[in-house]
Amino acid sequence: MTRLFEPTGCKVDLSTGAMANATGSYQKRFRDLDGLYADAAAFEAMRATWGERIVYEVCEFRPTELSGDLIFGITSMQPGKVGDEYFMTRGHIHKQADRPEIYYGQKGHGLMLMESPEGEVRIVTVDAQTVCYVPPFWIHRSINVGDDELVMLFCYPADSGQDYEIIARSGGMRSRVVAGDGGWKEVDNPDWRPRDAELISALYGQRSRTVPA
Ligand SMILES: O=P(O)(O)OC[C@H]1O[C@H](O)[C@H](O)[C@@H](O)[C@@H]1O
Ligand SMILES: [Fe+2]
Repeated sequence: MTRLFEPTGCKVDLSTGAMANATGSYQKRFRDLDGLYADAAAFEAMRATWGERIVYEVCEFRPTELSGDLIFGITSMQPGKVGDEYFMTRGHIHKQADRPEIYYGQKGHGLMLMESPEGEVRIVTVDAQTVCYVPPFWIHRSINVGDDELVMLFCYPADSGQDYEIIARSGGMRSRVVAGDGGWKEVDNPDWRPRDAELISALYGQRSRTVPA
């Protein structure tokens, strides 16, 4: 008999963001996130109290990394700000840039900040019971704009991979999300630099879709 991957159920604990039967997890502590935020002085001032604390945690189920398979898991992020900028993930584009992703809000108030290779920006709210579709080719980063922990399920093709350098090379994402009057607001990142035509076409050149007959 062909030995298939064993079907698996993964119970999620919303209070901790832990997922049963996870195959892996990682934590990003405050000190790991140096350089992510606009206000370097505010970051340094928080380092003494926040340095070792976990800002976000990813708990995942990764059956294989073969095309056609899926990786899924839970991201949970603490509430907080560095200066006026909300806590966020590092953000990435998929190494196979044409691979999409789905997020499903479980708890809290989040945003998905997305940027196309040419620098178009989109923001989708990810509250509890909101599904967010990140289409192929969009750089994506999640942001906790609430006062509570943000907990989201994610799911993406197992052969996607992550490229984190794309954001650093452009001087950050084009927009930042900061506290505004009674909520969040999007502001321009003055350090952002457009990607050159060569990089843009290399990204789009990765499209590997087979068109059904
Ligand atoms: O990988 P980061 O940008 O730090 O974000 C943390 C995690 O966010 C989401 O949950 C993605 O699906 C994960 O692939 C990612 O690892
Ligand atoms: Fe992703």
